[in-house]
Amino acid sequence: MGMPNQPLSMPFPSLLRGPNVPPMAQNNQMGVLPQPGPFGMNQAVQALNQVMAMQLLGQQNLNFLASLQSGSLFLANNLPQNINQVVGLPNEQVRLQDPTMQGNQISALNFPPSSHPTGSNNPGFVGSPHMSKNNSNTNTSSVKSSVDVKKNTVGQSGKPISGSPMQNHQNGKYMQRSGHWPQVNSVGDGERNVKSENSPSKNFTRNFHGYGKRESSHMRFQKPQLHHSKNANGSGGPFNMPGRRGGGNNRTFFSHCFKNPARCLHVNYTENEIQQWREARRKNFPTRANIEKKLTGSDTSNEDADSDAKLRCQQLKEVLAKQAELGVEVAEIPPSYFSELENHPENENGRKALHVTDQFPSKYNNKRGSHGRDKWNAKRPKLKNEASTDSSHTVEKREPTLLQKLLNAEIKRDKIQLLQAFRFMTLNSFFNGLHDKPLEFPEIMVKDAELENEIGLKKNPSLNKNADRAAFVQSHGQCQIFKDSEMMDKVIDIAGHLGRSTGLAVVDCSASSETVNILKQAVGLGCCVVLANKKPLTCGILHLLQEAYEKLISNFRRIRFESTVGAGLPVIASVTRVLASGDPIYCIVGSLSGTLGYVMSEVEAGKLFSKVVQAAKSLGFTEPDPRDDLRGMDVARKVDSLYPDELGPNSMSTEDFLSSGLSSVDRDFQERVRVASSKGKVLRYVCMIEGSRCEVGLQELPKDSPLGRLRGSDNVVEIYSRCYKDSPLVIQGAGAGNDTTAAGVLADIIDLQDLFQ
Ligand SMILES: NC(=O)C1=CN([C@@H]2O[C@H](COP(=O)(O)OP(=O)(O)OC[C@H]3O[C@@H](n4cnc5c(N)ncnc54)[C@H](OP(=O)(O)O)[C@@H]3O)[C@@H](O)[C@H]2O)C=CC1
Ligand SMILES: N[C@@H](CC=O)C(=O)O
Repeated sequence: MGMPNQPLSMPFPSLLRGPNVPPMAQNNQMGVLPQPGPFGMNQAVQALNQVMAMQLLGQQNLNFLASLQSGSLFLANNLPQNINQVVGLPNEQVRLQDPTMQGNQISALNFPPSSHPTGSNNPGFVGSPHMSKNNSNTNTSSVKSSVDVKKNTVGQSGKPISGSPMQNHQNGKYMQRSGHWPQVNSVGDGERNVKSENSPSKNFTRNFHGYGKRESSHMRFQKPQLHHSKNANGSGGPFNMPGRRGGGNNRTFFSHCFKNPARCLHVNYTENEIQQWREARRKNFPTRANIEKKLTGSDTSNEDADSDAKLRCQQLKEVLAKQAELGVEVAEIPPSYFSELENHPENENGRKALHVTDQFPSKYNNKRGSHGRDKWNAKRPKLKNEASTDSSHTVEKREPTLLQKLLNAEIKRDKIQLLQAFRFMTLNSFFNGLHDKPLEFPEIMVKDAELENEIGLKKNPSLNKNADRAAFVQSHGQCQIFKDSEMMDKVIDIAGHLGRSTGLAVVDCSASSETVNILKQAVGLGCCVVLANKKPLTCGILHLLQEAYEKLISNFRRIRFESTVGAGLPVIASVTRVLASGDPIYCIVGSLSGTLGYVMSEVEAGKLFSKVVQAAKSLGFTEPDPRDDLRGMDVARKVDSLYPDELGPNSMSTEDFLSSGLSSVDRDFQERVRVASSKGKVLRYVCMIEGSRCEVGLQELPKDSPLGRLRGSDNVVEIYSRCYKDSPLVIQGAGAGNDTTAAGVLADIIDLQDLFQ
């Protein structure tokens, strides 16, 4: 078992350097002491997915907070704070409260931390296979590399890589590239101004792929902005993941959460149920006697069988309902199976027969397409009591089950205690071990009328009138719920269990770099962090919030961010695995923006640029401010912008940009598409990483090239390494959208379980 945070001992030539081994590699060799048993939380809370409100890290803004908890599950719905969600990930149950969480995309291209090298002035950028006309395989995965990767050019970070050849699309031979890349000048804020006689404003396309010169008049606003990702100290490249240094994992409180993530649901049967099942089975078992009875028609058990069938039907429905309630995927049952009961709407319990497909969402019957939906619809299904013009988008608001009603008091109590335990842990930096100073106990904001009991409101005889009661609640708005020593002991006990056996993960699906301050605190407390939001990972590169960024990535082992690139596609995981195996990566080429991919293929089909961008926004592909996508900021910092500065964020709001600004770009864009098309080409927003260089821009590519064939929001990433030299490792698929992003985030949360085994 390797030590955590220990650099891999195998030599990693070129791109993988020093301790900056990405998280998967670290996980693989992580040594975490297994800890005893799961946290024994009240069964009711586990079984009923009770919502638990908690406030972690004060009044912070975060989208969800996942609690990775051994053997239990809890979810937060209505946090009083700005933490949008609390997700509980138990051993066997996983539930995303709102899987259509808002997410966009990511770019590892932004990734090198400030301590990483600058690959400026690299004139010899290795060409893409897509540059080649000859390279027109119809199968992306079988693309032959036209990149003649020279090992000695790889990883010469900070130095020009001279003469990296690329294939000449005219003759299929390798073509020497030279000196087309613009110069990168540092500016104060750490971003790079790209200036060159070969500036992309003049000829980005030629620089990139050796294609014909692009007339800048087609995009009069085109900025000379090839992006060179900033690497400050000249060592390493974009494949050097940050962090993985210091702070070996000496914590002993992690235990085996998620021992078996493959299992998703435990169903416990009562003795009675098992007995019933056995009897029914015995009765119907095809013994000789039973068969003869059936054949001779002397079987008098038809009526029994009917009622058994009904009973089983009913039981099945209950199981399905329970599954739906627990958030697990519900089995698809042919509707005809229930038709019998549907003909008899009232069964013996007086309950209405259920339409399976109406009641239980499953991947088969969930027809919620995202096309044409507005942002709100795209994010979550509507509740029935919300105004809706589309009844197909409604879901039932669940009534509490009988069990929930019966256990209501216990559930509430558990919620309160857990809430207090979490607050207590946060207040006392519990993850860092208790210190000598007296323990602090949190104050709880009372929002729930039933909690009044807890704080003595209902027991106070002097508070008869409503006004008095309101005044009491007001004055006790912050209520000390830790009233007695028994309660305090219990909270400390719970916190201890949580500390030893549980991981808490802060999940950031915002689109703000500001969250880095919160994330820093979270990892400081021993929590984990999962990011769909890429900005906290890029703010350091831009020398913004530098200190918080450094602190965040110094706990790299506890951070996951797969969805920041290609949404749910396993891009970072693949890169990580390739590097971890000692296979040096020479070059990555791809189209990494779902929005721009979608925009390009739609304008190609004759639609207006402005309309397509609006559609991409409503489909959930764009960043909250689509200008982040259009200026390439979502793919890398400082690149080929698709709109002029006058439409920038400092000049107008996102709403104005979408409603009026965008349309002023339509004509230029149409013209550009027309010009490309007249040459049998299409426009694609391409990114290329080699060594320490990251370059991003709009390219004219052959229609039948792998990138040219991309449609919709698909991303494609081709990884060229020593092992994947001629035929790259290709990852392709939807690179934006709520579902795929949510899946990526969830996979990251689950991946963190490795830390707790
Ligand atoms: N959509 C996608 O396909 C993918 C998205 N991502 C990333 O996921 C993130 C969210 O994108 P997306 O869901 O499309 O965007 P949305 O605009 O739909 O959601 C962003 C959410 O974050 C909240 N938010 C923004 N800033 C803050 C802040 N400072 N504090 C608290 N909450 C904040 C917003 O709240 P409010 O509405 O109140 O402002 C909003 O609810 C982005 O970082 C994006 O890059 C990653 C991969 C793919
Ligand atoms: N806006 C991104 C999706 C989220 O990161 C994209 O269009 O690819």
